[in-house]
Amino acid sequence: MEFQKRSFFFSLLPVIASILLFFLKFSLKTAPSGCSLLPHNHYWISSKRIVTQDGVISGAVEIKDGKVFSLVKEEDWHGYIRNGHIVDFGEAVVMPGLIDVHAHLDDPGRDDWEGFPSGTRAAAAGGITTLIDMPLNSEPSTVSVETLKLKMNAAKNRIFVDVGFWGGLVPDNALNATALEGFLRAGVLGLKSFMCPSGINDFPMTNITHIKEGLSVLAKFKRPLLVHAEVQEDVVGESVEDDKNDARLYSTYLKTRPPSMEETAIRNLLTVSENTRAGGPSEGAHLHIVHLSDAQSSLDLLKKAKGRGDSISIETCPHYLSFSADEIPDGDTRFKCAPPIRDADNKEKLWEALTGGDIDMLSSDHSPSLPDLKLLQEGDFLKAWGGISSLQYVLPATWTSGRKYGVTLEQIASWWSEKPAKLAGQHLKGSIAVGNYADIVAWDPESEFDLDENHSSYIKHPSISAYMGRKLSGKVLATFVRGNLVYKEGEHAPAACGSRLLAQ
Ligand SMILES: NC(=O)N[C@H]1NC(=O)NC1=O
Ligand SMILES: [Zn+2]
Ligand SMILES: [Zn+2]
Repeated sequence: MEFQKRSFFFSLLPVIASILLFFLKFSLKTAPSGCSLLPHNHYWISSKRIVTQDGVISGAVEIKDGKVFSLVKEEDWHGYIRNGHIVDFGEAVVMPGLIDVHAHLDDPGRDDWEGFPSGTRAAAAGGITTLIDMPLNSEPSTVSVETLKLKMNAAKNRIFVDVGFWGGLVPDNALNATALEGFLRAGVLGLKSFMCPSGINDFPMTNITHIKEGLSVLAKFKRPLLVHAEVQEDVVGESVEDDKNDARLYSTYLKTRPPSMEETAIRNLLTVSENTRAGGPSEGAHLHIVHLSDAQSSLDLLKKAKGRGDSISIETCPHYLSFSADEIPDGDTRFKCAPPIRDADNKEKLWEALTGGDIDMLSSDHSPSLPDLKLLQEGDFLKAWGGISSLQYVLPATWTSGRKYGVTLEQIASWWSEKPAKLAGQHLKGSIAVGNYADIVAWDPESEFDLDENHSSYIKHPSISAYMGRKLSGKVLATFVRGNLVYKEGEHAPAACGSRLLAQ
């Protein structure tokens, strides 16, 4: 009897095993690790419009173990893909994920302004797969090995896309080569400094001697110095501030930061940027001008310096390309930033410089604050926090204005991925190419949407964004970071599996 029972049990074993196996397989397929909304490690992304370094192709990208394994043109891929999993985006554009080299996520210390979780969720929803966090607006600022450790800890298991860190070049460390070298060895991707007050107490401005010394240390590491290039010149700001009635006018604010502030800063910078030329004392270092607004004298000077061989690159931001001073409503401090948004003619010139290749790349300069600091009730342009909130919207913002200028998909990929990857030293990012990380955005350039309170925004304070209330074209459908589907049509992967990027 006992024997019979046992043999009956053993005869059932294969059945039990196969049922268990079925459930195991099923649960593996339906419950991903949490890093990805897709339960595959090896799959294909197909589309009629894949932006590659050899132009836009129709075909498929093979993804394996988080990297691009192959690129197959449509005419070849039917025979090539037998029974793999295919994510088909049809006519939508498949492009390298955006790399935002200029974002303030304010974490640790001011995560009520933004924070790593909200900022990187917003990035994922906006097609940004990597962002490089600015050293200021967090508390403390990232200016030393110790403060970099605080950043690393704050980002641990809290980021949905990859995040790297710029370090601050400030008077405290600028003339201390040992401190700077230690900081760079700890992994900051480069340094950032201000030539005017930054608005943040523990991030004082640098003078040209600090910058020169910083460049000489950076040269050894072949990393860039990013500079906020504005200097305060005279008393214009103060005299305007006395006129309380005018503080609600954008033109009043504009007078406090004329193009000459950028021009003078750039003139000063060019006295030391010549050191970065081949054969110069700081060869290997690189000077990157952040958020250029003045498309006239400042740009002309930079063009000349580039022409004579200085290692210089220039970024501007979608807000300088989307808005002009004359259309900013009285009291609407959502538009306050530094340098300021200038007139319509300047905007045209910025587009010309960007499409002509004189401006190298784009960044968000996402610089939010608590909504109260924007003083939206008073509408005081002189006292409100300066900074545009835009992180999630930069791709549609660039496309919405850019399409009027005949911008191509390849240009978007160059400005938002390829050039930024180079600046940040990310050699396996910036293009959909075999061996690179599978950092990819799929988006529909033809799809329009109203950016209003019904739109799913993930930045912490959407109400202070200058883009709120606009109609934009270019809807992000899906975002992949290292092969993980981190965002798809309103849904994020449950786990925060972004990597913290340290320079080696
Ligand atoms: N501190 C800070 O983020 N400042 C930024 N805001 C802005 O409008 N320009 C900047 O440099
Ligand atoms: Zn700045
Ligand atoms: Zn900034």
